[in-house]
Amino acid sequence: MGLLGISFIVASVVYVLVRPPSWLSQRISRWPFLPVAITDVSKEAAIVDSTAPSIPASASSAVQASLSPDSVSNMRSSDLPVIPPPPWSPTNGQPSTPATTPQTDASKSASDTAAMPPPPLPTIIDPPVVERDCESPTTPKASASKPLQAVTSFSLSADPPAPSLFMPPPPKPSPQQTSSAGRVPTLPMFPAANSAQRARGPAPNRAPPGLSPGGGLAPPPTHSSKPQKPSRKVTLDPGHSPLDWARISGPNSDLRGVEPSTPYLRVTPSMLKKQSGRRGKDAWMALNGKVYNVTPYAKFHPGGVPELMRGAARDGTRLFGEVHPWVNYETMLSSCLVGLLVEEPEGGSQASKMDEMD
Ligand code: HEM
Repeated sequence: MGLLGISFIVASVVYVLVRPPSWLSQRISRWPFLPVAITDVSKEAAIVDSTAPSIPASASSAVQASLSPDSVSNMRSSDLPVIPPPPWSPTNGQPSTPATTPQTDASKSASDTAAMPPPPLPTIIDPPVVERDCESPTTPKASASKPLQAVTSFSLSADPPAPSLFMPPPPKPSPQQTSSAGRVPTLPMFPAANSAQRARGPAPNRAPPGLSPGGGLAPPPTHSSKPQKPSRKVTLDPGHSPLDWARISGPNSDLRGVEPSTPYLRVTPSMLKKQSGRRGKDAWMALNGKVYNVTPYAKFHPGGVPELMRGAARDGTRLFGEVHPWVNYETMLSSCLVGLLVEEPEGGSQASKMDEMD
């Protein structure tokens, strides 16, 4: 244990002597009994390279003594030595460290250069070319490779391009080909001229070519459309429009022309024949077995009163159907319904004949 303590003290002393702190070196430099003051620079030079020529201790101590704080404080600016900047100094023009003199600086540089030669320049080694087929445990790195085939280049110069390895350009068309290329290509006829489609003739719903400007796509003529006829509608008096008739012939109105208490009549043909609209009597019309009093509707009939009276005092079913079978007469004449058309009784016709004789 004691030996360890002694060795630690010896090591500390040796360290202080080898690397004395700045305050200690200054004090040591002022000691008169020390012939040689060890400076940091000389020490470092000695440590770096013992074979390098060392600076004389006396000169170093003289320089150090001349630059001690006390001596520096007593000196004037003219007394200070002029220190040129070193040629290799990166801070050219900047004041250098005042702890060195030109002699010590030059010697230090020489000793440093001798002690530590400049490191060798790094050599650039090309990365190994990774083969595609090799099985590497790591991810293969991409590497630049020379193209196997020449890459075509385009230039605007008039010089003809270099021959390429790719497909040669197509040959220039001959004058004959040029003249035929200008024509519009023709497609084969469809259907073929000798096909069964053409043998059957044009489609039945297509007009023959030339008759229809739309290319034969016009719809075929149909027989269900209403034939074009000149309109026979008349100008109705004011207040006699279809809407006016709808308003006055509502479900609660009674336009039969008989007593309201009268039930629906059984109208025989002889009875119907007497209701012609003349002699002060209403005009009755039989339509599909029902007898209507059409006198109230006459001035509302779009075809006019005379046209309507063509079916008065008779069965007008066929006539009505010939003119306008689409008209909903049952709804329009519901308030005008008198009764049902029935056949003549057996003795009724003879009685009526006797009445005529009277
Ligand atoms: C049976 C005797 C009748 C004859 C001869 C007759 C005749 C006509 C005629 C010629 C027209 C004009 C058609 C046109 O050119 O547009 C017409 C229109 C009309 N008739 Fe009659 N008519 C008769 C009975 C009736 C009856 C009983 C009603 C109804 C209750 C009626 C209701 C109409 C209507 C609503 C129109 C207008 C049709 C439309 O706008 O398309 N007709 N009629």
